[in-house]
Formats: sequence, structure tokens, C-alpha cells
Amino acid sequence: MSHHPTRSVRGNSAPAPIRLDNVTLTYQRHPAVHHLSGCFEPGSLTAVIGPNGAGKSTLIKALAGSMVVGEGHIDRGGLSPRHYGYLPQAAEVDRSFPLSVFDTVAMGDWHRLGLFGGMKKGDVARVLAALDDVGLAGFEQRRISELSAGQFQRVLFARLMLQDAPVILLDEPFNAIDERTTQDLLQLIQRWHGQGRTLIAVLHDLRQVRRHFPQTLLLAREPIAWGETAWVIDDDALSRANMMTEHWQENAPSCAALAAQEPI
Ligand SMILES: Nc1ncnc2c1ncn2[C@@H]1O[C@H](COP(=O)(O)OP(=O)(O)OP(=O)(O)O)[C@@H](O)[C@H]1O
Repeated sequence: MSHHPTRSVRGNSAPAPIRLDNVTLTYQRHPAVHHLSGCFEPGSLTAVIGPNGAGKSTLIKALAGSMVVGEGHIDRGGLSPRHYGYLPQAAEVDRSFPLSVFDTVAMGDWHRLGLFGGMKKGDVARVLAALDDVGLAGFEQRRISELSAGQFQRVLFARLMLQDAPVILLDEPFNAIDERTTQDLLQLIQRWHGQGRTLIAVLHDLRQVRRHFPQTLLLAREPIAWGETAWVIDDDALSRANMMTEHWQENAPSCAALAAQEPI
């Protein structure tokens, strides 16, 4: 049996909600995300916001499957983590590798091509079309180490297009990115949303969130609010979120440790 994903789950819309049931995520037993329950509807477009250290990246990593869920459960709506497209924070991406723009984008499709599979004419055309879509036609042979931050982010978005995932996770995609690139990539996000994909993005610019993201999860280690953006982003919720992280306990015990101490 082939381990390659089938077309039915690769492209297009997400089949079912992503459900989080009392999810707690810890580093060395210290919780970074605490008791998070809720659901990302298929085809929804959600911003994850909150103060520094609120656990936003940690949540995205857990959804992407690159972090173990300590307590609680994530139901990925019938998909496995490899069907999730994941764009980590720029600081976590190593681009000192001597890779070309073309190869970097083509790597988005490695599940289908296989690591040593040859590319057919149609595969090459898909890479070129994705590069054209992100405004980088003609950049195919450039080394990724030679690109500006904005150009490199466009390359990573083109790679996500090749991956054709029904769920896309973006961790601060516009951090240190110029305005023109941000606007172009926001348009791509809208297009992916229109195609029925589920999108979850960590963002800091609240104006951007209000304009482009219908749903918002406000996180401060614990969920403060999750729902329609206009309802979530209000002054009261934001100041509660700030207070939560001001009272941050770096050495707070994990839930399991607390439960073990409680008398029955
Ligand atoms: N690899 C790690 N090992 C130990 N602790 C970590 C690790 N990564 C993050 N943390 C801690 O977990 C908490 C949540 O971090 P996380 O990066 O998820 O927050 P964030 O909301 O994405 O913050 P920011 O907006 O600053 O990027 C922080 O207290 C952080 O110090």
C-alpha cells in the first residue's frame, strides 16, 4: 500500500473540524498552554493573538505535530500532521543551505514526488506557476541565502502552495516583512480561504486581524476568548490577556503534578 497521501485529503478543503480537548502543552513540565478546549471549523480563517510568551507558537507546533501533547487531546479532523502545511517563525528556518529557489519550492511536494523521484513536466510547471503567483518568476535559480526576508517569505508561501494542504498553519508570517509583500501574501491567504482550506495564523497586528481574519483565538497561556474577531478583540479581553502574562509563573507545576498533589 502506498504511504503517499491521496488526492482526496491533499488538496482543497479540510474535511472536518480540528478539536482541542483540554489541551495542556508543557516544556520540562512547565505549562506553556493550559486547558485549551475548542474547535477550528473546516474552512475557517483564525488569527491566534496574545502577549509575548502566551503560548501561541507552542500551540501551532502542537497542531503541526512537532510537539507532543502532554495532557488532553487534539483531534486533527481525520488528517495526520503531514497533511498540515506549517510555516514556522522565520527565526527557526535555516536558509544557509545552498539550495535554489526552485528546489526549495519543489520540496513542498516531496510527499508525492518522493525524495529521489524525478520531476515530470507537469511538476516543473506547478513550481513555476507557484513562483509566478508569489511574484518571483525568474528567481528559480537564485540561492535562497541571497534573498531578502520578504522574497524568502514569498518562496515559503510558494512551497505551501505546492504542498496543497487542506490545513495551513502560519507562525508570525509577516514579522519583519515589508508592507508590499505582506499585502500580497494576505491576498494569497484570502485565496486559500476561498478554496475551503482551514487557516490558523499567529499574528500581532490587531488592525490586520480585524480586517482579514473572521475568527480569533486570544491566548494568554489559557484561552481568554475564542470566536468572532469583533467579539474577541475588545479592550477588556486584551487587558485581561496582558494581566495573565504579567502574572506568569515560569515555574508553575504542570496540571498532572498538581492533580497528583490534590487529596482525593
Ligand atoms: N523550547 C522551549 N523550552 C522551554 N520553554 C520554552 C520553549 N519554547 C518556548 N518556551 C516557553 O513557553 C512559553 C510560551 O512560548 P511561545 O513561544 O509559545 O509563546 P508565544 O506566544 O509564541 O510568544 P511570542 O509572541 O513572543 O513569539 C514561554 O514562557 C517560553 O519561554
